[in-house]
Amino acid sequence: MRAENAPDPDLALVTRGLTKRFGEKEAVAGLDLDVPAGSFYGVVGPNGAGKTTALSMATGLLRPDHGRAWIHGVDMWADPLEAKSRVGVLADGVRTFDRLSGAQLITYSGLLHGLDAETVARRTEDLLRVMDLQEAGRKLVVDYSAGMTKKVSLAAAMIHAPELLVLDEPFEAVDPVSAANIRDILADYADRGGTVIVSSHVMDLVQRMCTHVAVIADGRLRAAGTVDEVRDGRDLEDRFVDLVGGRHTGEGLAWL
Ligand SMILES: Nc1ncnc2c1ncn2[C@@H]1O[C@H](COP(=O)(O)OP(=O)(O)OP(=O)(O)O)[C@@H](O)[C@H]1O
Repeated sequence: MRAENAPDPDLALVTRGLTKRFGEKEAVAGLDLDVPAGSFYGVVGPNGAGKTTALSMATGLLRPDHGRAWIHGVDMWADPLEAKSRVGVLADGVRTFDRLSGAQLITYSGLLHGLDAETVARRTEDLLRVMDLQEAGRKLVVDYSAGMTKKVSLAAAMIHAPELLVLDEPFEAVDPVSAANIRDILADYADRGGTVIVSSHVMDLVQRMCTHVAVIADGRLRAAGTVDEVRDGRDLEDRFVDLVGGRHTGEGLAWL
């Protein structure tokens, strides 16, 4: 269901004025984002910039104090079931049902999204294969390494073939071979019209992988656009440091 004043459904994610305060701390301060469908969109910012808080509000995991978010024109907070059916989320630091095996966790996610049992079984097998988790699929998630947990959570986020994937730090703790495989899967997904939003600290990866990037610091948008627009002819990492500041020029740890 699309409201009269909803944004263009060709935009995979739109946020307007997203704001969240934790006590004295304004974690996200009026964030406006426009993520075009089919883009590979990086969200970067220093530690504590508000990336996780912003993405949690945009995907319906955290209620904003102010502001709105639309997934393909569907208001996340007015029509959460419809909006959530269109998005797959890999949240950072959220506990998963780790007393299930990997295969059970992916299956659970598929059934929760209303897929039939046969489709769920087929897709679960495919996902375990591409994530190199075939053997581990029978083990309990509680016994997984951090990288394996990340991969199985990513698989659970993808099983309903959403139009948009929102992935908070998807490559953290993932080994380089698995990371390359995941990058291929995501690039292929974006080529076929899916939209990927990733938060990351790895500028090199964002520069190589993403078509668009938003730089967030202190809960505010510092720059957004295509990677080339934001880079402005320079290395993304240098540009990032310029935009967010924070390099220490004074004395270091003289006693060390
Ligand atoms: N549940 C919470 N309660 C209190 N403060 C919080 C909570 N969640 C986040 N914050 C604060 O909000 C700010 C933004 O945090 P957030 O996790 O969104 O940043 P981030 O950009 O994802 O950081 P990182 O790159 O380190 O993961 C931080 O100052 C953090 O301490």
